[in-house]
Amino acid sequence: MAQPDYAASRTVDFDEIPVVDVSELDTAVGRARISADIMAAAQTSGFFYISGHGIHQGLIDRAFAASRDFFALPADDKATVQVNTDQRGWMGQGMTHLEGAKTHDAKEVFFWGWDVDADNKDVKAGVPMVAVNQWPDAVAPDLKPQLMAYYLSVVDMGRKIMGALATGLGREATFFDKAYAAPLARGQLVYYPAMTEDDRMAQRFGAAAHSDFGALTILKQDDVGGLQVQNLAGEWIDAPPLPGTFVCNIGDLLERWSNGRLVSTKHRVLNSSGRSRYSVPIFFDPASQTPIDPADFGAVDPNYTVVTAGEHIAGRNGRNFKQYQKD
Ligand SMILES: O=C(O)CCC(=O)C(=O)O
Ligand SMILES: [Fe+2]
Repeated sequence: MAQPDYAASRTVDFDEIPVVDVSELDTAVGRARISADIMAAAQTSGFFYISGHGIHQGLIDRAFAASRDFFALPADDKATVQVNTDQRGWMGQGMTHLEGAKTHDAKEVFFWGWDVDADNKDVKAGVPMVAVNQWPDAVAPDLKPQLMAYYLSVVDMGRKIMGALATGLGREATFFDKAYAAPLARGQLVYYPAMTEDDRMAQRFGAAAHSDFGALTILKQDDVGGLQVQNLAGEWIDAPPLPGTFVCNIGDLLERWSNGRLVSTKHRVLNSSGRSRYSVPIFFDPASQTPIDPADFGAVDPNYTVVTAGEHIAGRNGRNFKQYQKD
């Protein structure tokens, strides 16, 4: 199905979304160069690809296979882990209506996060967004082991990227370590069915235009394509899948934390390929009670006051997903 008029875009210029090779992030010299490259992107388009990340393709392939198997299950099976107001579990189509969008998104999602049990002190204390995962062990026993193996490697890499951003923002490379010891790091499996005629009539997107709520998004997309990013001129450009890379982008929480120095950019997904599309974003957010204090990075813009990470994200969830809304 051709791209409809309401979603016109053009192919990306690679100076707008650069590819940064992060293979030398463990050395001081490498980190200085990579930090400069990442900062240049984070302060302009807010988007960059990373290559040389060292995450094994096998881990990625197994996470995507587990995702396909899960979404292919009958709705009754998926509903055994129906999404709750801790934002854990399966959310069927029609439940995401992003702020400012004409209609709901076409996507289906499985949400999970940092894996804690019911005895965890933050769970017991009701700290925002810290919750027990809902794993569909009875109907998809492979999902938890495949996703957690993948997730923990992305978390490792995420910590290194945050180190590079810390030095770029004038702090020690270890600045974010405490906040990311047991991060929120929200994971999502996303399934975008092939666009239908109904979707086209409703001007529906797989995911309507939005900026991400958290700090840093680390996204793996399959080979289908459909991610579009709004550039500085306000045009929509395609961010196609590039083999061996992840797409990273700055979210609203880090824009706020950095006094707007790092930019959180609008993006959207349109799956006009005629095929199913799958992606796995990890929203790499700090621990819930982390104060997001713009004073950490210099002069304070009065637009940005101090909030905690968990409060900020919980607030955005409440405004964008049906499970939080009373009819
Ligand atoms: O699936 C994608 O390529 C992007 C997903 C996305 O933007 C999101 O879930 O916030
Ligand atoms: Fe997003």
